Amino acid sequence: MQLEARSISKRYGEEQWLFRNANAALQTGEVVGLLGPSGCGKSTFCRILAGYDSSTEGEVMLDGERLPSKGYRPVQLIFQHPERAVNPRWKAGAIMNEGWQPDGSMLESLEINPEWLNRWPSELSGGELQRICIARALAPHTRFILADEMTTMLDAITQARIWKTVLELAASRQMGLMVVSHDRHLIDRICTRVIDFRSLG
Ligand SMILES: Nc1ncnc2c1ncn2[C@@H]1O[C@H](COP(=O)(O)OP(=O)(O)OP(=O)(O)O)[C@@H](O)[C@H]1O
Repeated sequence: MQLEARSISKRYGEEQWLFRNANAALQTGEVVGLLGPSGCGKSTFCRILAGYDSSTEGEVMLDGERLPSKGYRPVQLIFQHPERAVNPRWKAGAIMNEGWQPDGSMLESLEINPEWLNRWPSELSGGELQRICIARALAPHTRFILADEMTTMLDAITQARIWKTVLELAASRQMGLMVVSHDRHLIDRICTRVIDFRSLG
């Protein structure tokens, strides 16, 4: 399966173009790093690829078709601010189980304490809530994960464990992964290909 950005351009309102004619293709089974300076538009590009934001020009195609507008999203975005990605009126368990029910071993490998599931998002730390969001995104129908500074808020040891779990699952299910990070060391260690965002246009 292929996720493709076809000549994507974005401009907010009447401001200058943020980027123009960005072309990129990500295959299932690939782990691709996306690098670029702060503010160049990487998060915006990911939101468009996942269907959370619209492009000003161009199209996102999943195996040649438009992204589905209803139902579970096959392209899941995990970004650095989990508190902005959840409904504050839902408890963590309801948030995590929105699309599927991760089993006990998945919770263990993501280091999720089952006690957290009965708490409100405001009663969890940023790193705890982020792991709930990661579990939510790993549903069996997910084909691509866009990880936008996904583990920035976790300590180094937890970060390494979470990446191990996500990478193993991505490999076993042949998901495609796009990793956005300023951590060049992380990108070099886990990615099979690296894209400089500024070279996409
Ligand atoms: N809703 C919005 N309205 C207007 N401008 C926006 C909006 N969202 C983002 N921007 C601007 O678009 C630019 C790109 O933001 P974006 O978050 O995509 O960059 P980024 O490359 O991911 O940055 P970073 O590496 O710092 O996370 C920034 O200058 C930001 O201020």
